[in-house]
Amino acid sequence: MRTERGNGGGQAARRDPKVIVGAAIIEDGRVLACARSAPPEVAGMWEFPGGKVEPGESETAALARECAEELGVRVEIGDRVGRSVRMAHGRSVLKVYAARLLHGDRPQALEHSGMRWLSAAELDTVTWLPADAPIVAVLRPLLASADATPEGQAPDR
Ligand SMILES: Nc1nc2c([nH]c(=O)n2[C@H]2C[C@H](O)[C@@H](COP(=O)(O)OP(=O)(O)OP(=O)(O)O)O2)c(=O)[nH]1
Repeated sequence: MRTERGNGGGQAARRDPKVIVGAAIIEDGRVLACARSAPPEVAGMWEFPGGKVEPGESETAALARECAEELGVRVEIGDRVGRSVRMAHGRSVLKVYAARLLHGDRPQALEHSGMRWLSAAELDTVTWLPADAPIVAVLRPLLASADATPEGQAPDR
């Protein structure tokens, strides 16, 4: 099929946009946001950890690789969050997936200049890369509902 899916078949169709994957790592009603350290035009802006899908790599494998490289963690990849966002005049597309940390791994900012766990109410306290805006909008109610669970609340005693 001549579609833009590129979800792991192994061959990048010539005209397909480059796929950038991002991980919305969620824990206790908060999502992990990371501050870019480069390039200068976007340094200090916030994003979901992730990066380019390499030729022949599935989107989920790319996310697992990027989370290991950037954060030193193992993750389980879940559902897509939001829609595919076209970037760079259509030459690339951003796809974000929900993810959760495995085996008690704790993220470290190995390539980013900062990291924050943001609740729904805190999502707007950082400046996201512009392409992330529609994803963040979809994430907000997801986090808000997760935050309302007993696990999302601080213990009382
Ligand atoms: N990882 C990530 N990249 C994003 C997001 N939003 C967004 O516009 N981008 C853009 C920034 C970059 O132009 C591009 C990702 O490229 P990158 O340089 O981080 O990819 P990479 O880790 O594979 O890096 P490299 O191979 O070029 O070193 O996508 C997001 O939420 N997460």
